[in-house]
Amino acid sequence: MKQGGSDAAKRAAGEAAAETVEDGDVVGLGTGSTAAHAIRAVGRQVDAGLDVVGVPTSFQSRELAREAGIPLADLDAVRVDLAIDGADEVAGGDLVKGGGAAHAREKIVDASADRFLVVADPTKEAETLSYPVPLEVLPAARTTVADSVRELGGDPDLRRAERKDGPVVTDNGNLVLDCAFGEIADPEALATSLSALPGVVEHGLFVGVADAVYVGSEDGVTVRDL
Ligand SMILES: O=C[C@H](O)[C@H](O)[C@H](O)COP(=O)(O)O
Repeated sequence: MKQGGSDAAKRAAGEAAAETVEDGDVVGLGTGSTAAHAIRAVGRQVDAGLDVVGVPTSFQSRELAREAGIPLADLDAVRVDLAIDGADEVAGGDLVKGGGAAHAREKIVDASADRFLVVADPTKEAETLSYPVPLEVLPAARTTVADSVRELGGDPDLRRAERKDGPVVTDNGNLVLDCAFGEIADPEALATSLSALPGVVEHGLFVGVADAVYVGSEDGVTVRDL
């Protein structure tokens, strides 16, 4: 994932988005270093008496939410009012996500929310998406999906684990292909093509899902409503 942004910028975005959480909300809790600031801020609001329930998008966000004292629910038991989640790249309202391999669960939670707020630092913003698109794939489909990605003009790369020999294995037990397509002129068309590939569990293109983008900086936060 893009790591250039400062922690202060990420914190500003995450905390500003968390301020919009209202009493009684069911909140989708995103994954990554920017969403983590929002989760901690929601935890502080819970400490102060706010009545909210969180729906985590990954093992990591569940752990963080537990530490922060946020009561949790599974997505099949609730309806999400507001989701707050990071992104690896943002162009207009379109996103690439999945730098932490959490995009499959993130998309379920973010897309189901009444309102989805993206939290980012300025290094994530781009004119056109070009960040490699992560595909979560069933292990048995790795080579066939990689072949199909090449036919679509992409360059697939199996994501390798750090501090473990072999590939990254997602929270769902699958593998990740990071697929570079260069500049993505038509994200919606690419998203449709990727969704159609047998064995692709989910891809990291989030097109038309976000409702607002909170971009933090050392000086404050810019909110772009979509
Ligand atoms: O799978 C991970 C997620 O999509 C993250 O939200 C994304 O990678 C952004 O993470 P960060 O805020 O750490 O840059």
